[in-house]
Amino acid sequence: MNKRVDNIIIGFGKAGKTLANYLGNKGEKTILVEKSSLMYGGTCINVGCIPSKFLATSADRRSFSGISDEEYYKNSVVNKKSLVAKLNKANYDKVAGINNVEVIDGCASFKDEHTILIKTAREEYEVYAERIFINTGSTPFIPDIEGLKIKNRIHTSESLMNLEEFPHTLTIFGSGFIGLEFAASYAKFGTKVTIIDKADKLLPREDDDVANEVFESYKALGVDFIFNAGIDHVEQDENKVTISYTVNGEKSQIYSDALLVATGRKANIKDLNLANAGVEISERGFINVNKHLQTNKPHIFAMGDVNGGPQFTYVSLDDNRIVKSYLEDNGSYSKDDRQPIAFSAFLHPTFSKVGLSEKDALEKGYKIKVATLPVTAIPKAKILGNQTGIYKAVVDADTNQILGVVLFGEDSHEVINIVVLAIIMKQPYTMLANQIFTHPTMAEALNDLFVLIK
Ligand SMILES: Cc1cc2nc3c(=O)[nH]c(=O)nc-3n(C[C@H](O)[C@H](O)[C@H](O)COP(=O)(O)OP(=O)(O)OC[C@H]3O[C@@H](n4cnc5c(N)ncnc54)[C@H](O)[C@@H]3O)c2cc1C
Ligand SMILES: NC(=O)c1ccc[n+]([C@@H]2O[C@H](COP(=O)([O-])OP(=O)(O)OC[C@H]3O[C@@H](n4cnc5c(N)ncnc54)[C@H](O)[C@@H]3O)[C@@H](O)[C@H]2O)c1
Repeated sequence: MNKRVDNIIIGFGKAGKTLANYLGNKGEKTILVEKSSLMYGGTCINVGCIPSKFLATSADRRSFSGISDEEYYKNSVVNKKSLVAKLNKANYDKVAGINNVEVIDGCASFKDEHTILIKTAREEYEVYAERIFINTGSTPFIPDIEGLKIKNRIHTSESLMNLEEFPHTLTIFGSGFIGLEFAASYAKFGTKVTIIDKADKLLPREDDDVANEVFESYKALGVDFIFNAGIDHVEQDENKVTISYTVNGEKSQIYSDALLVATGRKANIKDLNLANAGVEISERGFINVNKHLQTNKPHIFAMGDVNGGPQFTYVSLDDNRIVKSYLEDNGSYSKDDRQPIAFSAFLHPTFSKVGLSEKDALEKGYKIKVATLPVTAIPKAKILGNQTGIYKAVVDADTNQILGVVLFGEDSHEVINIVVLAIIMKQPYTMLANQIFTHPTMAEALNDLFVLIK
């Protein structure tokens, strides 16, 4: 069977499924190919944001339950699986129900720059498309370490979230966002967590005062850290994983029930045969795109994690806006017009940031004013029962514009969006210093933070 369509979207990520809706409703014949029925809706729904935050929330509520750690954890994983199954089906139904859009279960690869080979469980066939949109996401990067194979007791974030047997001890390779989010969740479930990283300290890109606050918060949660570590080899048997590592020339071993590998994510281009279409990739292995997210082949676009931008669901969603703008009005909205992108990592407590840190601002040559506020000073934090954290603001001393803000504190994932709005509206910091906030809220502390700017 050989077919001809207007568009093929490869991968059921956030950008792809949103774009399918636009293209289909415009009357263009569109195929969306997804290689795994367990991934309708993409990483976020099935193996990323939603399940990890479901487990994090469940872990936060651990102390309200009288059942054992083992039973509580298993129930959380079972409930997570049930939520994911519902969201997966809802995502499929939504996209499969769009006029002119066909969802195909299959793995896509390029035969040439207009022809896609689709391999399903039963057959393999070619489809010719005028335009092709690559939205294949990213997958865990597994370092080349002797014995490090993802199976049984050695996990990626995806397989760990399906493990129903409670790990009493967990070692995590990597103290990035995935490592830290999972460390907090499992520590709250009652697991003894140890994080091993090759870096010499936690969050090396952040200012020291902020990174230290995160470090102390995790220590208080009972998480241990081993920095400057070279991992020599990993072994597993029926009962445990053994990790052999070296720090400053000294060899040691650590044993645990499970190991999570959270050492970054790489572009998911393995099956695509990009070379057949002549599509170029960067040295880091991500697909090169221009400001409209076109590859070096103008009719082939790459959206989401696979194009090497920040790895967040809302960035993938915004990539869809950029491509839609190109198709609709010649690209009046492009990557160059993007607002500042904030992020929230669901650490213990939530870590949210927009713009520059103090050291980044100084490196870029800004004359700056800086203020920090401990979360202990915030009444709402006392009510919430977690006074850990710090708010920090960096302001341009010449213009009074906000250059960057870090909020490490409860509910910061909501509060940071207020700061983003002030930056987009190009308001001076004094607006947040003087805004009338409701009380008692974590947001009202923006008054106290910005009033400290002198
Ligand atoms: C544990 C974890 C927690 C996270 N938490 C957050 C969070 O809280 N907030 C946030 O914003 N982001 C979070 N992220 C990041 C976020 O999930 C990703 O940035 C986002 O999902 C990427 O979406 P995408 O559109 O690039 O593609 P994806 O959603 O990754 O979709 C790509 C799809 O393409 C399919 N595919 C791949 N190759 C082929 C092929 N050859 N043929 C057919 N189909 C193919 C894959 O099966 C997959 O379904 C998290 C990620 C992880 C792993
Ligand atoms: N809340 C969120 O939005 C959220 C949550 C989780 C993940 N994500 C996305 O997923 C991406 C990937 O997260 P991640 O934590 O896997 O990657 P990361 O790049 O943030 O961190 C990887 C860590 O692993 C360490 N590392 C690398 N190789 C190592 C080795 N051989 N031995 C020991 N340590 C090693 C690095 O030093 C680093 O600290 C993030 O950048 C983020 O965009 C987002």
